[in-house]
Amino acid sequence: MSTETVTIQRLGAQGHGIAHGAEGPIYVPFALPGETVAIARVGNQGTVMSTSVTAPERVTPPCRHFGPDGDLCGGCSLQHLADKPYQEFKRALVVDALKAKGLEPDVRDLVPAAPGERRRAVFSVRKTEKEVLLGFNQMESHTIISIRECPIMSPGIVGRLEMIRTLAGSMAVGADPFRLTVIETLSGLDLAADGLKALSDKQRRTVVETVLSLKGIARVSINGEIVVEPQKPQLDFGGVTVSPPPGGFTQATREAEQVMAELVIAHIGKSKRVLDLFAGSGTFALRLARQAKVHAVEGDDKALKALDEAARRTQGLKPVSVEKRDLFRRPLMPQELKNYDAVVFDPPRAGAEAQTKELAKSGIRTIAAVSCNPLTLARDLRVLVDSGYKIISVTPIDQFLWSPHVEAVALLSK
Ligand SMILES: C[S@@+](CC[C@H](N)C(=O)[O-])C[C@H]1O[C@@H](n2cnc3c(N)ncnc32)[C@H](O)[C@@H]1O
Repeated sequence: MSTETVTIQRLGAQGHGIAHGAEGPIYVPFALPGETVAIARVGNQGTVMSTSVTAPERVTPPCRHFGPDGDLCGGCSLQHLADKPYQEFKRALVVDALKAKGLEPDVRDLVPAAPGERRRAVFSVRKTEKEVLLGFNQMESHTIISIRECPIMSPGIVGRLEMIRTLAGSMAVGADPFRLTVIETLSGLDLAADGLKALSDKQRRTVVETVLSLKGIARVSINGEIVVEPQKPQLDFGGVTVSPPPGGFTQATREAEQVMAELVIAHIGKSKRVLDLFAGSGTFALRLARQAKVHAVEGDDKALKALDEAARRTQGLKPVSVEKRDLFRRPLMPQELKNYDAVVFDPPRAGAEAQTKELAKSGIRTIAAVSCNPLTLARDLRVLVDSGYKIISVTPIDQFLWSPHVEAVALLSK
C-alpha cells in the first residue's frame, strides 16, 4: 500500500472517480471529477483518506448507509453527486457506448428516476446468533449491510422492512447467506428466496404461520417452489393483470416500465403483426395486443405461461400466441420473420447478438430495441445499421437510481 495525492479527472463506468496515474488509471470510489484527494493505494484502487479540493457538484448523500461516512452499502454508488451531473453521467454511458461502435444517433435526455420508485429489490440475507442481517453486500465484500432505511425503494417495501426481516429469519437454515427477491405487487409483497437449503417440515410450517400472521404478503416461494400464497401476486401491464411466476423478471420501477412501453407502442404504431422477443411475462406483448396481433417468444416457461394465461383471461385483446425458445441458440430466422411487420426485443445484459444478425437479413421495417446494457445494445445496433436500418432515436432511462446501470430504448426503421 502507498499513499499519494491525486486529482480526479472523470467518472468511470462504475461511477468511481478516475485519476490518471503514471502507470495508468487509478480508481477512487466516492471521489468526483475536479476533486483533489489523498488516497491509500493498492494496485490501481485508491481509498480516500482526505479531500483538499471538493467538487461543487458534491451533495450530501440522503442515506445513512451510503459511502465511507455510512457503512459502504453496495446498493448505491452515486448518491454524492448532484442531479444534473448525475443525469449527464448516465446519458453519457449510452452516448459513449454507441460512439465506440461508430454510432452517433439522436440520444435524448435521460428520463430521470425519483427516490422511492423501486418496486423490486434483491436482498442478501444471513441469520447470525444475534440477528437477521437483511440488506445489500458491502461494496466489494461479502459482508451484508443490514439496512434500516433505503431512499430508492418504494414505501411499500421500506415500510415493511422489519416484517420482511422477520420472515427471512423464519426461512434461514443455519448461517448460510441466501438471496431474497422482493417485489411489491398490486396484491402485496411477492418474496422469492434462492440458494436456501431445503426446509424441514417444522420450519415450513413456521414460515406459513408467520406469513399468515402478517399483513401484506401475497406469496412466499423458496427455490422456485411456492410455500404459501395468501393472494396471487398481480402486476398491471397497461390494464392487463398478470400473475408473474416466483422470482420471474419484472422491470424494477413502474415509472420506467411505463416510459419504455409508451416509446415502444408509439413506434410500433399501426403495425398489425408484432413480434415480442425476450417477452418475459408480457410487459410489452400484452400492451401491444390492444392494437396488434402479437407473437411472444421467451426462454422461461413459467413467465410465458403467465403471459398466456393473462392474454386468455383478458377481453378485448387481439390474438396473442406464445413460443418457448432459446433465442441465443435458435434465433428466429428470416423465413419466420417474414410473418411480422414490427419487432420489439428486450434481452438480458448479454444482448441479442444471434437474433440481431437474423433481423439484419429480414425485411421487417420497424424495430424497437430495449436494453439494460449500453455496450451490448451498441454492438447489436451496429449490426442493424450496417444492414440498412436507421436509428431514429435512443432514449436513456434511469431505472436504477444512484447505481451505474442505465436502460435505453432505441427505435429503428428501414
Ligand atoms: C430484460 S428481461 C425482459 C423481459 C420483458 N420484456 C419485460 O420487459 O418484462 C429479459 C428476458 O429474456 C429472457 N431470456 C434470457 N435469456 C434468454 C434466451 N436465451 N432466450 C430467450 N429468452 C431469454 C429472460 O427470461 C427474461 O424474461
